[in-house]
Amino acid sequence: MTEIDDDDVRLDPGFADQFDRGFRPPCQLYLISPPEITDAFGDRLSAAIDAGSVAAFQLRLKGIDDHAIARLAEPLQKICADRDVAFIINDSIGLAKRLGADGVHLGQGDGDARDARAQLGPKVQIGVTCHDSRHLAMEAGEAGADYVAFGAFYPTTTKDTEHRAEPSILGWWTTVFELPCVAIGGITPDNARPLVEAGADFIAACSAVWTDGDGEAAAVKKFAALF
Ligand SMILES: Cc1ncc(COP(=O)(O)OP(=O)(O)O)c(N)n1
Ligand SMILES: Cc1nc(C(=O)O)sc1CCOP(=O)(O)O
Ligand SMILES: [Mg+2]
Repeated sequence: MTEIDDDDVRLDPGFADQFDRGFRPPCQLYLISPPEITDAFGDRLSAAIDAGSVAAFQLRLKGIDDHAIARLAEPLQKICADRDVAFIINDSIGLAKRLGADGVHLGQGDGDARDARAQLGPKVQIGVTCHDSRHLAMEAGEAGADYVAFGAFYPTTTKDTEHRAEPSILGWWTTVFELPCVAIGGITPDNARPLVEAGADFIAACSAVWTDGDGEAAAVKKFAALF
């Protein structure tokens, strides 16, 4: 695809012909795992999911090898399957395939959505980080992604972020395309409302859930009250 200026986006991507917002299900929560977990994390994940409105859980662990991630993943994958929550692996198409995960989340340096589709087949969900770029999001849609992720919307200590997104990108995306969008980055129950109102299909949250002083179930309920 030819590089285009993000301020001069042409609304002719070819993969979507929807030009009205149409029906979209209510916003739901997309949980991101804490950066480090132990075997005891399963109880916390169960409690968070059982609090309601959780559509997906992403296992996002950095600095440990795939074998260690696979060992930690197994019970968490079962918890998600038992509750009909999508189990998403971050970064690695190969690990998602090995585990039979419901999906893989790819950053801009993590591989290509077309390659992921070829390797994982039609049923596996493929998400792509698009930062604050309409261009990247349209490219991801053309490449067959199942969702696009915009962020970071707010400052976060979970990850060093170089891009800042505005709620208007969610409004633009959901007005033009049917493909679901995820909002991520520093999102808490106290600052999520503009993102929900702008049209986010999913709110992705890590620290706001796992470090809430009232516990993860209470945090999930606070988010769910906004949906
Ligand atoms: C839902 C969701 N959106 C964005 C990201 C960020 O992915 P990436 O840019 O690859 O950065 P890392 O998470 O790998 O540090 C994500 N993981 N999930
Ligand atoms: C993993 C990740 N990706 C981001 C992006 O902007 O692409 S922000 C982020 C961190 C999300 O964690 P928290 O909810 O604690 O801010
Ligand atoms: Mg990544």
